[in-house]
Amino acid sequence: MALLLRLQTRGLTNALRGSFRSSRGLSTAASAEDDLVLLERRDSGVAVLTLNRPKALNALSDGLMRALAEKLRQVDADSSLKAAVITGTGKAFAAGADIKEMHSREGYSDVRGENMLAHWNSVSNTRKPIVAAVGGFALGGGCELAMACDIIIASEDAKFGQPEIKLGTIPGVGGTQRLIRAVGKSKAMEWILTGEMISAQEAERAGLVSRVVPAGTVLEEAVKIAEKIASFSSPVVQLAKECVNAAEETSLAEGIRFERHLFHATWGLDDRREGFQAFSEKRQPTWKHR
Ligand SMILES: C/C=C/C(=O)SCCNC(=O)CCNC(=O)[C@H](O)C(C)(C)COP(=O)(O)OP(=O)(O)OC[C@H]1O[C@@H](n2cnc3c(N)ncnc32)[C@H](O)[C@@H]1OP(=O)(O)O
Repeated sequence: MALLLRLQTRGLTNALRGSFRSSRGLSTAASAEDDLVLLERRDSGVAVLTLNRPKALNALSDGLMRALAEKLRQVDADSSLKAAVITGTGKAFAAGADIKEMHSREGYSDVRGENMLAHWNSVSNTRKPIVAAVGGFALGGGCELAMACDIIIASEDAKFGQPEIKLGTIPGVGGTQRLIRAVGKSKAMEWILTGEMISAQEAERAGLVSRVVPAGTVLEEAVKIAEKIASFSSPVVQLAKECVNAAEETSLAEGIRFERHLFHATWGLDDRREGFQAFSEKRQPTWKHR
């Protein structure tokens, strides 16, 4: 059974009512910023991180993104956790960065001075794999957050898009760079330059999402995938993630060299030895995660 560590008391029931999952477990007190992202630890080694501003369609305020960064830091540091799922609540995964908060900033020197949105990098800097469970709106920064994860599972009612053009700005946390890599230039251009919403089905056809699942099951399906990943050797999973991500930033020849180094590096792990040994002995491996 899953062990649930809930880092809040207030708002839990409301947050999860009408969301993509049911609640189980215990609660402890937490700060207001903790309330913005709920961390649930499961016995399977999967952490479920729930974005929790349903009234604002999970608009990704600075506070929420700082809370998410802190929770992801905890996931990376906790050896009992092997993978994470990020999900939304109610009608949205996330309807973008917080427009009202950003509107309060005045001028280039303000936003340049504070390096607005720089802390969003924490998602792509997380070493353990992250599955995005997207139901409802994933727009602007919400779509970018999903793309910063490693795998996107979409509910059939999910809607993706980069509508920043309608606000007189452009994507600012990876949208122009990750979308083209996911779906190619023509579609990325069309989606970014028109700002139109994309259905889950079209997103799957284009290669943005890995799988579309029936409404109401997206968290469950994403957790199943994360649990499958968590059942393998954690350091090996992390090496595989690092290699796949390197492909987006290197030439083929350099990428293959990098892969060969990390492949050789698995020979330094007990788990590589155990995996090969278990195969020879026709049994399931027992991973030590080292
Ligand atoms: C670098 C990154 C940049 C960005 O991400 S820029 C933002 C990109 N995102 C968008 O432009 C989407 C903005 N939101 C919408 O267009 C609409 O919402 C939806 C189509 C997603 C949904 O429409 P509906 O179902 O009619 O809901 P509702 O009444 O508009 O929203 C409910 C409450 O949520 C607040 N909200 C929605 N999105 C944001 C947001 N991105 N930032 C701040 N607040 C947001 C609204 O204002 C409202 O709140 P209240 O009830 O107090 O008026």
